[in-house]
Amino acid sequence: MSAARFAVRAVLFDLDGTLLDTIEDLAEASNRMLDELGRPRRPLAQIHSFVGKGIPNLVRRCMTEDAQASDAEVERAIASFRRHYMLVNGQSTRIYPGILDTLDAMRAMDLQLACVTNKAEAFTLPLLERTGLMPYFGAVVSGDTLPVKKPDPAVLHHACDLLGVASHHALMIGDSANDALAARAAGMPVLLVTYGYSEGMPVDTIECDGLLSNATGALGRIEAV
Ligand SMILES: O=C(O)COP(=O)(O)O
Ligand SMILES: [Mg+2]
Repeated sequence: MSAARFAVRAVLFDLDGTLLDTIEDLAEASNRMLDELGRPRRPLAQIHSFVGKGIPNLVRRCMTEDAQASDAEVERAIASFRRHYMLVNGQSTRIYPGILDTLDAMRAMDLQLACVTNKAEAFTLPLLERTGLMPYFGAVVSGDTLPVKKPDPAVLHHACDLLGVASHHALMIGDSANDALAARAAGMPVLLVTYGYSEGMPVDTIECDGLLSNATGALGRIEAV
């Protein structure tokens, strides 16, 4: 028996861990920042578990996990990270398998597409340009576009407003509980990819409408209305 199809006019995509494998660049910028501040480097797997709630949260965790840092030190660390990430952003980033086929197929179905990420806009826009993904999206909502980030549903509603589509006609595709909770609160279905970053949480323990080992699996779950 095949799973129910969602009647949609728009699909909202998460960025880090869903469209793009950005972990090496995030880890490189984190470790250059830790070097600069005289702190020990951290393994990639640990940094992986810190990604999902935006750069300030990633940097705070790099500075305070099993360590002490004042708010002023964390602020300095965020500024340092941003400087280093500006230089390495996109350097080792890869588009995940199946993404281009999925985006092309959705475009051919006349679906409106948006990217909704917790990554700050200064890093999101150059990355979408460098990877050639920008032309697919009618709207991009970044981690600092509004005063709130995912899991707050306001960012998903904002993306739908920009696309001119009602939230109940949108589907979210993400990789973490931040995406799933935001989608639930916004009243839209959500599919999670199993290859992304889910803050150290097994992705199959996150409540959602289905898991995708490759984004192309979403095509069998939707019909354009
Ligand atoms: O910047 C992050 O921490 C995560 O970004 P994402 O929302 O695109 O996964
Ligand atoms: Mg993500």
